[in-house]
Amino acid sequence: MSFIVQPQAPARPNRCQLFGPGSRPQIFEKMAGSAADVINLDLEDSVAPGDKPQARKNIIEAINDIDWGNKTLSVRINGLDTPYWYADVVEVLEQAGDRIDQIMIPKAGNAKDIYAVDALVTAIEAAKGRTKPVGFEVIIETAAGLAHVEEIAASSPRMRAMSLGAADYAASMGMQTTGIGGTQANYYMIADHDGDASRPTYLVDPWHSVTVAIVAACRTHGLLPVDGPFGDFSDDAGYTAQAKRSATLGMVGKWAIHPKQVALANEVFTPSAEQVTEAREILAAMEQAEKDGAGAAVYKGRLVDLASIRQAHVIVKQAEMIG
Ligand SMILES: CCC(=O)SCCNC(=O)CCNC(=O)[C@H](O)C(C)(C)COP(=O)(O)OP(=O)(O)OC[C@H]1O[C@@H](n2cnc3c(N)ncnc32)[C@H](O)[C@@H]1OP(=O)(O)O
Ligand SMILES: O=CC(=O)O
Ligand SMILES: [Mg+2]
Repeated sequence: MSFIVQPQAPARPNRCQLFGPGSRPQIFEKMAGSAADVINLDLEDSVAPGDKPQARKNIIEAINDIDWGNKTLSVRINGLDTPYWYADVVEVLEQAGDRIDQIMIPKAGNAKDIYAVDALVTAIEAAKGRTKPVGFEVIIETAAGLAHVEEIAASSPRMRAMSLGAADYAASMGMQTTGIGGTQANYYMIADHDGDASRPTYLVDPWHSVTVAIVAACRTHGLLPVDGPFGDFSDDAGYTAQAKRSATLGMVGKWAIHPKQVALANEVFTPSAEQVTEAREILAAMEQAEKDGAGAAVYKGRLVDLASIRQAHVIVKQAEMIG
């Protein structure tokens, strides 16, 4: 471990973030009644430009009037390249009560973007006497966002979480796809030619490198790394496969853009009973090893050592937090 100890991410469940357009207030109660840990009321890309003013009003009313239980409640504002974002922040924070937990900043390109929103939010909080500081979550979904991912993660004490936005990321990077996340049929390897006419192909994960970059930036600065949308909500197996890859790489949750995806995310990002049992058994094996004066032990025929304790703690702590 470096002399600088890795900070802890916020200790809250973040397995699923359910999105809904701010222009569709009919679904807000359904969102509140869902099993999602986080709710994202959207003012950005799911809201047509002419609907933005009404969507702000809907969201303010919903924050004030709906019982959101113990969910984390977040509002996605418009990007800093639009004429909408400042009014999103001002109207929501001047008129909505303390129930709002976070603002989500899309298309974050560098630390200055976050600084600008922070300055505005700080001024409103002071002017209005808001006592609960609003947290930030950001979306990494542009080439600049990826290039500056670490400075964005370190940009403000308000930072809580960072998501991968596969749709805008693909567009910004010039990727040849209209799919939102998941398998991309043209991204594959082919077996070496060895005279075999039917050479097997292997699909590869085009989201791997940006996912790892986000996880590393988040873990370095104590934020929650989250996988973003999976557009084909009729493909449960595709969603689950994407979520499992993200969970394996260290992400803590995934967005749902349709209510049927909530249960899929919760299933993947809740450690299974088998995983928890195994983690506890590893901790017990290492406790015994310590008593025996050993740093390493054998568990089910494989090596476990002090690093295994840290790995097992990840799973046990996650399970305990979720309850
Ligand atoms: C891709 C880049 C991004 O930025 S993603 C984030 C921004 N996008 C969004 O917020 C879109 C969120 N999703 C939606 O607007 C809708 O789910 C879309 C995809 C349009 C589908 O809506 P719809 O055709 O009504 O679906 P459906 O008939 O299958 O609905 C079944 C029941 O579920 C409800 N529902 C729908 N969406 C939500 C939601 N987001 N949260 C909670 N409930 C939702 C519907 O009202 C319907 O309910 P009921 O069975 O009639 O009672
Ligand atoms: O905002 C999300 C995305 O995928 O773009
Ligand atoms: Mg986007």
